[in-house]
Amino acid sequence: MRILIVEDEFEQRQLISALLKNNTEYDVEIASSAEKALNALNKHQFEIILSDWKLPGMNGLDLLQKVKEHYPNTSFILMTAYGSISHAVSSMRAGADDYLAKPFEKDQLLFTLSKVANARMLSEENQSLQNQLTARENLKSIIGKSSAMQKLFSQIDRLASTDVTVLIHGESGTGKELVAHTLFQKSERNNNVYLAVNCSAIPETLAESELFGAEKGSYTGADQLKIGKIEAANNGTLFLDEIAELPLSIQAKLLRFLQEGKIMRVGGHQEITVNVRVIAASHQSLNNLVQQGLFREDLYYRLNVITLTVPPLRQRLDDLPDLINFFIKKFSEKHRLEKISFSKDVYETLYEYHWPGNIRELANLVERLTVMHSGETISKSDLPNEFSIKEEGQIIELPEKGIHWEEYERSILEQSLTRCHGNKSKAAKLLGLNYKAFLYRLDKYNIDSI
Ligand SMILES: Nc1ncnc2c1ncn2[C@@H]1O[C@H](COP(=O)(O)OP(=O)(O)OP(=O)(O)O)[C@@H](O)[C@H]1O
Repeated sequence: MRILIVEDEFEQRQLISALLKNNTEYDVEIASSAEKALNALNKHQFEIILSDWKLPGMNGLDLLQKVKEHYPNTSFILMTAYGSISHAVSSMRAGADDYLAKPFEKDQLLFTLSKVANARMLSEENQSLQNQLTARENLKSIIGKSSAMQKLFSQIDRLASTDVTVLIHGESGTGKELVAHTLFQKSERNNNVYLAVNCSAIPETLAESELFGAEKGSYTGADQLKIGKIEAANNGTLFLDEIAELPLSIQAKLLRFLQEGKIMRVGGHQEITVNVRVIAASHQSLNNLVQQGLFREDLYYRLNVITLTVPPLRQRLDDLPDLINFFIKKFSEKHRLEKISFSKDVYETLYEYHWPGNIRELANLVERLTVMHSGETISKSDLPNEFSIKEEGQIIELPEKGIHWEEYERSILEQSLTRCHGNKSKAAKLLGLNYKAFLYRLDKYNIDSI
């Protein structure tokens, strides 16, 4: 266990290190001020900090607050002068794990350290059991009897024990984040941190400091050290959702981190070595973006070592009944309402629908219906407008929020094939296209057959 002793008085430092010297459990490092301690924390991970209250510059309580903010997993023991009980009280209130009144005997020091070390071990064990339970719960909640999902699950099983970078591709709402989390939970890193970052939600100007961190004073407003997401995920797993949205300038830095395992904070002068497994996801084709010069080719190849494809809901309609039952149960429990049920024609409508928003759209629909029609049997007229089947020949109305044309065209082509059980000439007729024009479009979207 790594221990950092923060003590400004030379003799005291020597004394404490001497007391711990013969104890092989502890690997001791020393800092003579809180500022130096923070520097050391930047470079290495410590399990326990043993700090004096009275220090030149920042005092022990200030250091404790910084540690709680930036290194919440590090335990903290404060040493106070005998009689300054108020210091001990305020340090415990600020989150210290224990305190030692000076002067103390060797036994007292060892006892306090082992108490804190044991508490850490218990909480780690607890966390690990908790993770296993959540893992089991979550695994149960990934629905997927369809052959497309079964194939995906066996790929996940094969990849889970490796540290390989994985790229998850799939339309919006198909469950990419759930797949990433399952990979994490099945991996050997499942006792460590899992951090998810949505790259499309970070403003371009902040992307670098969000991911790589920033030294204090490195830019206007950086009034304290900022630990980036990559560093915070050290020894764990980082999920980079919507990776295509990452600005090109940051893509170069990400590539360097993936290749060398090193990062540099904004305004920093020293590289920090990190050990992070990366899982990335995108609903857009990174290959297409590379062709358009919007995504770095080298980063694409680095990320694309293994690609998992999560199929859209319309290609795994076999899962629809299980998913519906799962969400009916989930939302009736969440809102403490009676379960709804669906009439036969509602099922038929849901089977024919093209599900542009995939599982998320289905979950939202079931939640809305549960809240509005608790305990009832849902009929077709209870479904929102987008589910009403258009009259023959009617022009489909463009929704207010617009559509993604290519996704729409692909979906129509796939639906026509599904409806005609894979018969291409019938499917072409259904869309009012000649056979050649239909084949041309299948080829354009790389659709083989259904
Ligand atoms: N197979 C599944 N079984 C049960 N729930 C699922 C399944 N797949 C997805 N969900 C649920 O659907 C919702 C959307 O899933 P998720 O956020 O993982 O999709 P996504 O592909 O990451 O979406 P986006 O591209 O928009 O980030 C979540 O609430 C998730 O729990």
